[in-house]
Amino acid sequence: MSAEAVSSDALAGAALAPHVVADPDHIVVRGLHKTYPGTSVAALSDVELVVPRGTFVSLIGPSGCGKSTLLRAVAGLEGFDDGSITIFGATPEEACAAKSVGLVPQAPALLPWLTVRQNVELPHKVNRRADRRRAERERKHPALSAVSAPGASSGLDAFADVDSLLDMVNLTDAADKHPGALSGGMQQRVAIARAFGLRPEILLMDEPFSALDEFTREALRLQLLTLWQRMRTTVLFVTHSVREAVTLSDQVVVMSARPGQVHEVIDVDLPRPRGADVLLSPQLHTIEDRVRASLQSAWEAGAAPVDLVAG
Ligand SMILES: Nc1ncnc2c1ncn2[C@@H]1O[C@H](COP(=O)(O)OP(=O)(O)OP(=O)(O)O)[C@@H](O)[C@H]1O
Repeated sequence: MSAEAVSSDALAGAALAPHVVADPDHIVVRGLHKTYPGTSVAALSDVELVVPRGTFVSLIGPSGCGKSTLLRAVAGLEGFDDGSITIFGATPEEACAAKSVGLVPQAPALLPWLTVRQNVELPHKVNRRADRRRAERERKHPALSAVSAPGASSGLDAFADVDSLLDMVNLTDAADKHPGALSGGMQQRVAIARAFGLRPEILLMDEPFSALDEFTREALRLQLLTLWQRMRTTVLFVTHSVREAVTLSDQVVVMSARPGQVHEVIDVDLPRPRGADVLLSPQLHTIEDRVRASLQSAWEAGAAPVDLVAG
């Protein structure tokens, strides 16, 4: 999957089902079911989730509980069998078509022949060309304007310009280097700067730090916090790290497996910005313990061995 805003011209079938109420301020997932062909157990079953605009929400749970499937469904990249998803009142397909959805996958997927600066700038250049087509689509489908981020696509504002973005992720000195000359952590920072620079309305991050060592992860968490604090993009973040989920999030969604379901939603009631005082506070450790306990009961709930692939 690409790190750029998900692009799709697929508007076919974008109309909401009559029973779905468009909510302009939330991502709303209702009764989502998904069973992959050839499997006997649902990857997602009756998943309910409400994500308020401008919040940072982490999905955590045992391997195979459907975190990536849910993320891809929200991105409009994965179909589902039943239920509904609305993104600030629009369908995932509409949000994709409006380039309102950004994705940061595990691997940074940079273009090796471009410099760091050119990699971060590239989507803006591409989007400038797409803007005319997008304006035309929005005229035909007014619901799309409701999910377009202010300053989305080519509209760089005061702090979303490339220099500021590179500065926020500490890459100013590497701006003219090529990806091959960067460490894994630096490459992921380029991918994150590029994704935020597009000013998507929502950013979906699928274990973006999983390939990195703990020291680098810690540093990237702090940089992501700084970036998010300024951008306030709505983020759905998949992780296996309790520390990461609690440090970054307003809410941690604990999922259970077999079938994939939301087990518990835990509020992270910690002040922002999250400086050292917050990150070392006993309150943070208390919330981490709550998440760990919830993960344990989620694991026990889905622990029964089941053959996932029929036949
Ligand atoms: N393309 C596919 N075909 C068949 N089954 C699939 C497919 N993709 C995922 N699954 C199954 O769906 C379930 C959910 O997978 P998913 O990747 O969403 O889980 P996850 O929570 O993201 O896992 P992990 O933490 O290991 O990345 C798993 O049982 C997985 O085996």
